[in-house]
Amino acid sequence: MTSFFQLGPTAKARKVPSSRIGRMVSFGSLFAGLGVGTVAEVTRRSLGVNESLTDNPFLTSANVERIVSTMCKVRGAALKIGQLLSIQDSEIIPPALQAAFERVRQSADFMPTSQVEGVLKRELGDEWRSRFVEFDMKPFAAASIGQVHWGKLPDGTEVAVKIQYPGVAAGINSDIENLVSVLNIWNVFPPGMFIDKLVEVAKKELSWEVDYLREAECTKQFRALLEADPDYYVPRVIGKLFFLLDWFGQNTSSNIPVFTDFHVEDELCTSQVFTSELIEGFSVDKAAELDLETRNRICSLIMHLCLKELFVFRVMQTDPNWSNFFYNQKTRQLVLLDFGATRSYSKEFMDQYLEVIMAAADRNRERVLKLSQEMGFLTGYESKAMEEAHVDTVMILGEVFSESANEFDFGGQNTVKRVTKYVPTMLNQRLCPPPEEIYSIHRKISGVFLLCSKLKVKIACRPMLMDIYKNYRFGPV
Ligand SMILES: Nc1ncnc2c1ncn2[C@@H]1O[C@H](COP(=O)(O)OP(=O)(O)OP(=O)(O)O)[C@@H](O)[C@H]1O
Repeated sequence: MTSFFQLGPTAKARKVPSSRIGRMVSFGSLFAGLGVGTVAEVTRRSLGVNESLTDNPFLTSANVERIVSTMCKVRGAALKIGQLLSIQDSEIIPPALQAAFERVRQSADFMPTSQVEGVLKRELGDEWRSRFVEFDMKPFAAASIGQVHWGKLPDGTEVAVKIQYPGVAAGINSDIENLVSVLNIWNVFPPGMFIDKLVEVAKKELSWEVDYLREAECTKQFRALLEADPDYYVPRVIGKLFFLLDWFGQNTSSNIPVFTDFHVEDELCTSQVFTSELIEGFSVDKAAELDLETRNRICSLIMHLCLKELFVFRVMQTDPNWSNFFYNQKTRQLVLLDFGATRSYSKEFMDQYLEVIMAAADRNRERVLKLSQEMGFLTGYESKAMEEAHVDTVMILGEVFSESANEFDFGGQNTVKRVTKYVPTMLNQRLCPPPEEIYSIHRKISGVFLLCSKLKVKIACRPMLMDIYKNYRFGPV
């Protein structure tokens, strides 16, 4: 069990401020502290003394400390935003800020025993302890909005019990708004960051993610979808939930079950406690040292799954955080965790999206342009520069699936960085926002591409896409 211990050495037990006032005080002190820090830095610079981490006077080491410390204190949404941003490339986010978010991720403190006990009593009842033969009160991993404990059930099953920090669900919107306005004041995010859109999407997804019952259902759904495939493993959820809830809302035209109500029989999963079978393996970001064959296998499995989620299941786990993908070297399986940000896509949308990807894979610029207009990426009245930038970025994504790519060398390319080059043009000259679905899709795809390039893999992506395309049925189901 100790091999699972992943909390950073600096993590310490600290009570999470669960009240609204407590959370506002944390942000209030950050605002005040940052203001002072920035003025001091500007002064130091004008005097010719430069100790800053980047060209942005806001990002001094002292300010970064304040951001890290405040985000560790309110955790929850702030930490989640950091995670969503930290998946981006350093071209988009200043390295100093990236490092700050990474530190928040590493050093999330954990709840003291008394607070854990309180949440478990409230969620599982006074007798919660009797459900386990063993339970470790110290967490072995930090989650973005909770912490994860090891336990053993009476039947011997080892489990991971994710316990949500109190107050996170209620404070999520204000936490995000507070953090983003703090960072926006100093223009930390370059225009190409799409921070407003990212925030909008983050809020929606976080409202799903704080509901651990929803996560339990989505995990079960993925377990069922991948059950017959020996390459993947989804842990068993400990809780007999009924598949009846309409969490996916818009999923009317898909063949995925639509849930319309729910009922919980076994309370080891509640809206703030999520219990699943303990999995074995290591998170894929630790795979960089492994041999190329294993790295290729890991990335092929992730890429193939991503395509299947889009075009076969039309349900996708949209958080490409690398710690959500584990690899079990014994079974050679990709183990999947964290279905909190799962969402579905309509058949109609995917019919069109698949055509765009195919057109790009076939290097057909005219068709990419035409389909993009039909899908609402472009209005048809854009400047030539905007049209070109849009088509160029789609074509870059399509390269991975083109015939000439053969085995695409992710280590030798910098797909995400090349796309980023076009972002400012698109942002300045864009006449309409892209379809709402695109934010989660492109976040996931760029997360997968980024992982492939970090692991320097060479994989044949075209056959995966062609196989899906060959079996795809266009039109209503
Ligand atoms: N069933 C499990 N078996 C082993 N470890 C687990 C299990 N579930 C979660 N963990 C550990 O806890 C960590 C956080 O869990 P999870 O990803 O579900 O939380 P989260 O809040 O959704 O976090 P994030 O958004 O950071 O991915 C995982 O990266 C993993 O290390």
